Amino acid sequence: MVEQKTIALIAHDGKKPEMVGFVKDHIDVLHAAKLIATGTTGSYIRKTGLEVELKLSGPKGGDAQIAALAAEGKVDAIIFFRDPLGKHAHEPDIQMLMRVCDVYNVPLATNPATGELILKGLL
Ligand SMILES: O=C(CO)COP(=O)(O)O
Repeated sequence: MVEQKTIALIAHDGKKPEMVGFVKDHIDVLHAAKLIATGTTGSYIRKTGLEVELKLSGPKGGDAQIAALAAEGKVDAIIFFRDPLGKHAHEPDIQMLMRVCDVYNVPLATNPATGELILKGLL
C-alpha cells in the first residue's frame, strides 16, 4: 500500500482566495493526501468539502505547530501562500517555519506555481 502523504496548507489573509482557488483546482489529488492547515486557512478549505485537520490560527501559534511537525518528520510538504505585501505580528514564527523546512529538507511552496509542482511530484 502506498503511504498517504501529509500536506500542510497555510495562507495569509491576502492570499486566502488564491489558496481556495488552488485547492479547488487540485481537489482530486488533494483528496489522496492527509491535509493539515492553520486555523483560518483550514476553515476556508473545509468549505470545499475536503477533510482537513485544523491547527491553531497562524498568529496564535499555528505556524509554530506546523513547524514542529515538520521538524519531527510528520509533514511531507508545506504549501504556504505568504502575502509579500503584508506585515505580520508573528513574523518570527513565519521565518521559523521556513527555516525548519530548510533544516529538514521539507518541500516548501510559497506560490501556486511551485505548489503545483510539489503536488505533481508527491501525489
Ligand atoms: O497567519 C498565517 C500564516 O502565517 C495563517 O494563519 P490562519 O490560517 O489562521 O489565518
